[in-house]
Amino acid sequence: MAASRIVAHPPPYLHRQSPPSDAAPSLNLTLLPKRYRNLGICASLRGDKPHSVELRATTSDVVVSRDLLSLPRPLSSTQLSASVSDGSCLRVAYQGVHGAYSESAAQKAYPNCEAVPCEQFETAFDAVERWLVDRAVLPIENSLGGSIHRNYDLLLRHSLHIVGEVNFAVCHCLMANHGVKREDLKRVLSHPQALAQCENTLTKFGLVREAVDDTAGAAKHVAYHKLQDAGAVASSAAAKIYGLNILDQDIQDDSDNVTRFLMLAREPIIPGTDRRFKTSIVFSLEEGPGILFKALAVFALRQINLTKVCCLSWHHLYFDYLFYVDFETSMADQSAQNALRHLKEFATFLRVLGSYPVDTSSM
Ligand SMILES: O=C(O)C(=O)C[C@]1(C(=O)O)C=C[C@@H](O)C=C1
Repeated sequence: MAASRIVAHPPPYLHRQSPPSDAAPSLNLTLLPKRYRNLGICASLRGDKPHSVELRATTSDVVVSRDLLSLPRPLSSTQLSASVSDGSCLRVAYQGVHGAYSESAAQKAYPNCEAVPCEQFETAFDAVERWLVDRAVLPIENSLGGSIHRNYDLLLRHSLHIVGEVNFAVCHCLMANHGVKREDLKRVLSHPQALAQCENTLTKFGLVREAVDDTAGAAKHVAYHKLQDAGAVASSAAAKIYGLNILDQDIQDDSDNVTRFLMLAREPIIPGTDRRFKTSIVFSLEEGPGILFKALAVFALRQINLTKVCCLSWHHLYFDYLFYVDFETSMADQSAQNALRHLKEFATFLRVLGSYPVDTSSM
């Protein structure tokens, strides 16, 4: 397939510079649905976010309106649950270009969503915070590579909430332009996590590794520049999109290569007890003998199962270490609330990152 296909239809790509400035927004009434214009809306702006736009119709306006039937109808709970479960109304930001694993994870979480590619994770977070999109997808750990520390930092630096998780089976392919054989390759491009997941295979092939922003971006680069000495490690979907030939399939060092992605939103979801929920928290502790033992005991005492404990250093004036813990209990459960109240007695900092349904789907 010709590389020109890529140029002809570039995906809409969010750049870090693209979100609007913080300057006070102006409201263009012609953009409002016609029914509002008929009523002669008084619009006032509070703050800089679309949700704080206040719309008021004066009583006299309403009396003269002959178009009451076209007033907005309240959403029914059926409509709400439909759009949430299939994601048809959602715009989901991911880091990378069309064909990245993060895009597939977004589509697994919200099957009919509009996935929006972003240059960097920061851009994806900004896009949610500035109401350009509804969700961001973040890879957080991999069964071969472990925790992605940089992305844990992002969770802390921003105030988005975890509203879901997705476990995604990652199957890497080695790909190159048509006519290029594996013996012709000297180097291979991919995301650092993907290169690490294929470490043994790539060493065996004697290929020099070059890190780029995402796996699909690597495939796109190889295709666009018609490289003859370089291949890419990416998904079979990326090979198809960018017209590359798959030289080897399933080249990850372990066939069970699973990446866990988090779905992030501006607002938390209301935790339930109707299905399995997980809660993610981050906290710091004062120094002292047995203090971590004491912290983890608040969960053990209440039979709360921990699914993850991760300790990262944090260069801050007051404390050096942060503990990220996932436990398999909903925040709607009294035992979880009691455990966190107990933890707060001696934690120097505690934040609930989100309480969300466990991904129980098969991969
Ligand atoms: O580069 C991509 O395609 C991504 O979606 C990123 C990413 C990651 O950051 O871990 C996602 C899944 C794989 O583990 C490899 C790369």
